[in-house]
Amino acid sequence: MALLAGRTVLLRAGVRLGAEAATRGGNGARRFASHRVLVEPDAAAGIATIKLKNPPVNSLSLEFLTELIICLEKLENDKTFRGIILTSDCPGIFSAGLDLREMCGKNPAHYAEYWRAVQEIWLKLYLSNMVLVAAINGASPAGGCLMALTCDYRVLADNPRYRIGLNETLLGIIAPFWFKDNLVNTIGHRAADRALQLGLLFPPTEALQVGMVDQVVPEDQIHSTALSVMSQWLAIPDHARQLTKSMMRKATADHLIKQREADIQNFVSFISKDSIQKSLQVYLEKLKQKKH
Ligand SMILES: CC/C=C\CC/C=C/CC(=O)SCCNC(=O)CCNC(=O)[C@H](O)C(C)(C)COP(=O)(O)OP(=O)(O)OC[C@H]1O[C@@H](n2cnc3c(N)ncnc32)[C@H](O)[C@@H]1OP(=O)(O)O
Repeated sequence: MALLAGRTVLLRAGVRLGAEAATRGGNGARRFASHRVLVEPDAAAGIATIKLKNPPVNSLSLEFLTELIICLEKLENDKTFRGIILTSDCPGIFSAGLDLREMCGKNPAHYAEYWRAVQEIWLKLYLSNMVLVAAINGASPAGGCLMALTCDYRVLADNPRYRIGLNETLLGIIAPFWFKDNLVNTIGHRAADRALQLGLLFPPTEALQVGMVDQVVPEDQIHSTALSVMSQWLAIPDHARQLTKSMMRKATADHLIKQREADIQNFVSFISKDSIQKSLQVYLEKLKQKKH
C-alpha cells in the first residue's frame, strides 16, 4: 500500500481514498488528515494525537480501517514520533466497533477483504513500537474495545454511558481467539471468561475494577491525563521499552500471524451462514428502531 501525499491513491484493497490535507498546527508542526482520521502532531514532544472521525459512531468500515492503517504506517515510519494518543472526534462515542454493514449482505470476497483489514489494524496497533495511550472519550463496544485493548495504557472518561467491553455474544457472534487473547492478557483468564460469555459492557467504575482500563478521570481531564501518562512512558529509553513490549506481546501476535489465512476462512464461513446473517440484521434493525 502506498500513500502519495496530496493525491488520490488507489489501494491494493481497492479502496479509493481522497486527497490528504496538510496544514500547519498551532505549534508549527505539520497537521495531516485523511477524511476520517485526524492527526494532530506535536513534533516537539514526539507525540501524535489520532482523532477518529467517522460519524456518527466511528464504526470501523473498510475505508475507515484502510485510512487508519495508512496513518499508522506513516507515523510508525516517521522518527519524529514516539507516542500516539488514540481518541475520538465523535462526541460520546470512542468507536461502535466493526461496521455491521460490512458483515451483512455482502459476498465472501468482501468478507475476506474486510477481515484482513481488521486483522491488519489489530497487528499494527498491537505491535507498534510507539507508546500508545487510549483516551477513551465515549462508548467503546466490541471492535472499539479491541482497539483500546491494543494500547499500552487506557484512560476512560467518567461517564456511565461510556461502557466498554467485548459484547459479541449479544449479537450472536463469537469474539475470535485473538480478541480473546488480547482480553485475557489485559484482565486475566477468569474475568475474561465471564466478560466474553456474557458479552459484558462495563461502565467506568467496573471497567477500572476489572482492569479493562487503567484510569478513570473526569471527561474534561482526559487529554491532559493521557499527555501526562505519555510523558511517563516516554521517559523510558525506547530500545528497552520496545524490546520489552515485543517480549510481552510477540507470542500473542504470532498466534494470529501463523494462521491468518485460516482465520479469514473461518470468519468468511461463519459470517456467511444464514443464521448469523439473520442475527446481525435483527441487531442492526434494533439499533435503528431504538430512536423511534
Ligand atoms: C469467527 C468470528 C466471527 C465474528 C467476529 C466479528 C466481530 C465483531 C466485533 C464487532 O465489533 S461487531 C460490532 C459490535 N458493535 C456494537 O454492538 C455497537 C452497536 N452500537 C451501539 O451500541 C450504539 O450505536 C452506540 C452505543 C455505539 C451509540 O449509541 P447512540 O449514540 O445512541 O447511536 P445510535 O445507536 O443511534 O447509532 C447511530 C447510527 O449508527 C448505526 N450504528 C451503530 N453501531 C453501528 C455499527 N457497529 N455498525 C454499523 N452501524 C452502526 C446505528 O444503526 C444508527 O444508524 P441510523 O441509520 O439509524 O442513524
